[in-house]
Amino acid sequence: LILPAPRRPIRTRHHAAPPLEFVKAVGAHLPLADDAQTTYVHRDPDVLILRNFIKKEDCDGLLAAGRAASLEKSPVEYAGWTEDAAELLQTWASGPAAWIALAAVLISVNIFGVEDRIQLAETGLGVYVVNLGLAAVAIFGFLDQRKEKLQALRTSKSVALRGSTPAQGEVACYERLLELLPSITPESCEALTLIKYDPGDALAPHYDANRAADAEDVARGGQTLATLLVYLNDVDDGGRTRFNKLGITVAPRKGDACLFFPADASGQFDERLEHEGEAPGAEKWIGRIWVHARPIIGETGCPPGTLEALRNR
Ligand SMILES: O=C(O)CCC(=O)C(=O)O
Ligand SMILES: [Fe+2]
Repeated sequence: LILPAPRRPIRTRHHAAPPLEFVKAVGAHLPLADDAQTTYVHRDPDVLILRNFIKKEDCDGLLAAGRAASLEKSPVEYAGWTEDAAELLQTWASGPAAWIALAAVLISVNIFGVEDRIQLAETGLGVYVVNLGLAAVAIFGFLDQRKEKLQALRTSKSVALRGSTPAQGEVACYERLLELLPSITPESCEALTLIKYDPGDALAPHYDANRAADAEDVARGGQTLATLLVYLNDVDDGGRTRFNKLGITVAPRKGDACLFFPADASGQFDERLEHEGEAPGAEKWIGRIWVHARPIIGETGCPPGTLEALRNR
């Protein structure tokens, strides 16, 4: 997945602009200086901590917006359900369904003495089709149950900022992100989502990318190529973002951000980026922006007022 060229001149505040060949794809390694502002906690795949990503007063602005909003239980998407459904149906179609149809034909011949080939073919086909239909109903019921179970993996509450006027700190998050990744456009960024963990709330290990993004995430702009987590308050006890397969954790520090790439530059799901939000001992707030492969056509995108503010800056 090669992203469109930057629409606006590259402007930088804290970091030198990476050379163009590095920014053609968002998942390419960012040749950013590993300095006091930017720490690579892991390279290939890259996971970065961006110190003082936004100002403390911008964190407070976002916290105020979160406290004023009505938060709802964070949604959990069942990524890859189309692949699971196709796989289960295929297994059933090529195995049990075929054997049951064959058994029906054999019973017709041996027990009911049917000899007419057309009648036997009709029996076999009929049993096969009905069987497959019933299996499809059962499979979708099973997937529905699985989806409900997935929701139990996340106990945080959240709200996506979709107001016509940006909240204080909202534009700053996008601005900083666009400076770091000049190859992305704000149109391919999701609305900034504020997430609150009460003590004990957690988010179980998961992936932000989707193996079946082309089928399931069309309205969301396709594959999730980058995740930005902005920590809005200091959490001294727990609440870390943990990357189990990479063996690293990032502790929430007010104003810092964590940036990583759930899929590679070609849009391939990268299972090494599995991560979780550990339960904090005290309240934890983050702001999250997901960057997608293409402009978002659904409602989940960066809201018009914020896009306007970004264009006019
Ligand atoms: O809260 C965290 O540290 C992780 C959040 C996260 O992974 C997500 O919202 O997808
Ligand atoms: Fe995540």
